[in-house]
Amino acid sequence: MQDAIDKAAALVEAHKYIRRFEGKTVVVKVGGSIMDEPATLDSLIQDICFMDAVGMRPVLVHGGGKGITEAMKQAGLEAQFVQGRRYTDERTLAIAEHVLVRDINAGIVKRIRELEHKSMGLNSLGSCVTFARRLFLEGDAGRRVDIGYVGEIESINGELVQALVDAQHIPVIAPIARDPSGGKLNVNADSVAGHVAAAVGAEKLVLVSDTHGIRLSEDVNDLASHLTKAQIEELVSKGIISAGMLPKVEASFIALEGGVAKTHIIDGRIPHSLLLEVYTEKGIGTEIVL
Ligand SMILES: Nc1ncnc2c1ncn2[C@@H]1O[C@H](COP(=O)(O)OP(=O)(O)O)[C@@H](O)[C@H]1O
Ligand SMILES: CC(=O)N[C@@H](CCC(=O)OP(=O)(O)O)C(=O)O
Repeated sequence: MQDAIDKAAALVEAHKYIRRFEGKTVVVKVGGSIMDEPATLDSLIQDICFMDAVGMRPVLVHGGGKGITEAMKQAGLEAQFVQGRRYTDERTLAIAEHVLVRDINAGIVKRIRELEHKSMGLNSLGSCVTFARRLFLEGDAGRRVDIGYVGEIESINGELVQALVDAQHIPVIAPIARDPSGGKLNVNADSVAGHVAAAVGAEKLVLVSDTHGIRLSEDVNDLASHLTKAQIEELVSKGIISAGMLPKVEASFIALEGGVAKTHIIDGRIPHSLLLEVYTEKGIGTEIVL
């Protein structure tokens, strides 16, 4: 009996948030780090469909870094990352596009449709909404570091994303962008999500990864529940925020500076982490504000 009462109480608690977020857009970015277990990704897709069912307007941006690394290995290539971005030569770009668009993007759209929600894949092989220029990173002593066919977002076709959202479709966006000459560039998926969130004026940006949140030290249990931009900049300068977390905090700043109220980094391995973040009092993970 207590079990049933707890479930009813959870619904009542959720009701307040369902009302608050009705009609509001939330951009959810799902990382390759949680795609190892098909059940984990499937549970997240179900959470997104739940949000859609209760009137929130989810937009999904996905990565797939682990899958790309695996496919590269099978092709005899070794993955290299610089400041959280993959060194991308021509072969790597072709592999990344195959994994991200043909496998992951198509698979997510198919699953959403199986759950009887409307969805549309926005990717480099169809309707592309991401436009980028070559990204050159800053190395030691101001040196320019060329990491190949990697892009930084220049613009997003927010109108197309918004039109789909208004037509009750869940847009699913892959991180291969077009460059001004019609070529393709590999963009970090967190960066895409940050720009998309700003372009559609999202209420929230939620980055779903394989960490409980941002660590404040080497201790994995030393986690922050709330951080400001200034606090994050200090953690970056001390090297505590590094590797794959760097594009996440940069994407959070882009979203926040673009008008998004809050961004969140949550652990997708926790069942229904997305619903816990959005529809409960306490939330989970690390919340970032300006
Ligand atoms: N301060 C930090 N707190 C948490 N994770 C961090 C931190 N600094 C670096 N990381 C790393 O960032 C990783 C998340 O980035 P990444 O592996 O690219 O995930 P995703 O595939 O979800 O985008 C974590 O698993 C962790 O290893
Ligand atoms: C330039 C760059 O690094 N692109 C990423 C795109 C995929 C991605 O971002 O996937 P995750 O979200 O799983 O990390 C890559 O090739 O891994």
